[in-house]
This record gives sequence, structure tokens and C-alpha cells, in this order.
Amino acid sequence: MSEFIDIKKIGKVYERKIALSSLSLSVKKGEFIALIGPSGAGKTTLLNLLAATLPPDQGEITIDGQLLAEMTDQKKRAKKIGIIRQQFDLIGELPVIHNVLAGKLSEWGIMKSLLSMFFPQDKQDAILALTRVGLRDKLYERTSALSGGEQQRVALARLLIQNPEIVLADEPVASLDPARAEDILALLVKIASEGNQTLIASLHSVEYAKKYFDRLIALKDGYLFFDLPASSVTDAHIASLYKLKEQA
Ligand SMILES: Nc1ncnc2c1ncn2[C@@H]1O[C@H](COP(=O)(O)OP(=O)(O)OP(=O)(O)O)[C@@H](O)[C@H]1O
Repeated sequence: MSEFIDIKKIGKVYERKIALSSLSLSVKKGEFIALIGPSGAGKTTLLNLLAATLPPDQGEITIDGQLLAEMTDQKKRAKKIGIIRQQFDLIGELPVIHNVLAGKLSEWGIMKSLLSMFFPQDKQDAILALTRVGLRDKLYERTSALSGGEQQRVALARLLIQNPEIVLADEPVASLDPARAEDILALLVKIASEGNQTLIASLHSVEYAKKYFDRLIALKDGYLFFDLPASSVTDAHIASLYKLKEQA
């Protein structure tokens, strides 16, 4: 495995709050990384910087040898990086098929995108993706009529359609009950592993992080707290990561 993502001394400040402070990391192609750490540690900020939806105040990110800040071609960037969020980012009023095909929007020209609103284009691809996530029969259902777990599956089907090299997931299972959360996480990991993708996901569950990921990166107050293979993370590491200040 070669260095694929290189994060060099990135920093991000919101008003007066330091969200990330001089963070450096590198990621190899195909790694499965869980970002853990207490609320406000900077996990979402890091994922948004990697998705290029937020610019860093300091430092730079290189992906596959190219500066992320210079990857301005939407279409090329969407083939490199995709993000799935806790809120799923789906349009509830639209049928499932349209939300799945949204994974193609950066690839399609404006005419094809508009046409697809009325006559879904590349329908076969959407059917295949929905079949893989177990929702073949929901193709034309209104998305908001689906349960939270099913909606997260729709978001996974959209990701399958986009098929980026790097999958970022921001607390992908936080809003689901434990059984559905594990189900979705296992599916996300399966999809990423079958697609030889690099996966970086923020998670509140340390148990799932250790079970499904190779490497755990812990952030605390915008700093790197530890970066270890999942099998080396001990209860003592976790206790000190989540320890409240007054207990220090
Ligand atoms: N848009 C914003 N404006 C001001 N401060 C922000 C903004 N977004 C995040 N922050 C602050 O930056 C810090 C890092 O936030 P971030 O959302 O990255 O943490 P997180 O680790 O993802 O937290 P959580 O686990 O609660 O989602 C927090 O203190 C947060 O309050």
C-alpha cells in the first residue's frame, strides 16, 4: 500500500474556537480508518476538510499526489471523494430512485440531469445499487416514507452509484438503534471493501470502531490524541480519551 492521502499541518479556526490544530496524518490506499473522540474533538471538521467542503486555514491536503485545493473539477473530485452524512442528505419528497441517481449528477451534464428528473436515466444502475442494499422493491417509493435505516441504505446506494475511491462517512449510524446501526455499518464496510475503497468514518461507538476498522485515529480538542492499529487500542487509551477535564 502506498501513501494516498497526506494531511500536512492542517488547522481550522471557527471565530475564536480552534477546531483543528496543526494536524498531520497520512493514509494508505485501502485503509479503513475510524475517527473517534469526544464531542467537539474536530472529527466532522476533518471530514469536511477532506471532502473539500471546507477550506483549511493552515496546511494542505494531498490526495494521490494532487493538492486537494487544486482539485476544482467537480466531476474528477466526485470520482475521488464521496461523503455520507448522518442526516443522509436525501430529498425526502422525491422517489428513492432520484436520490440514488443523484450519485451520478456530477458525472452527467445539465441536460441529462434535468431529463432524469422526469425520466430516470441509467435506471438499471439504480436498480442494481438498490438490490445490493436490499431495497429493490422501494425504487419508486417516496424517500421520506422510508425508515431511518432504509434511508441510510438509500444513501449507501447513492454512494455505490458515485463509486468514489475515498469514502468519508460522518457518524453514519448515529441516528439508528443499535441493531440497525451495526447492520448499516457492516454494509458500509462490505461495500467499501468490495469496491477496494479507502474508508474514513467518524464514530461514537468505540466497540464498532474496533470491530470494523483497521486503524483508530483519536482526536481530542482539535489535536491528535492517538493513532493506533485497532488491535492495539486498550481500555486505558479509551478511558483517557473520553475522560472529562475535571477528572484529569
Ligand atoms: N460552523 C461552526 N462555527 C463555530 N464553531 C464550530 C462550527 N463547526 C464546529 N465548530 C466547533 O469546532 C469544534 C469541532 O467541531 P466538530 O463538529 O468538528 O467536532 P466533532 O468531533 O465532529 O463533534 P461531534 O462528535 O459532536 O459531532 C467544536 O468545538 C465546535 O463547537
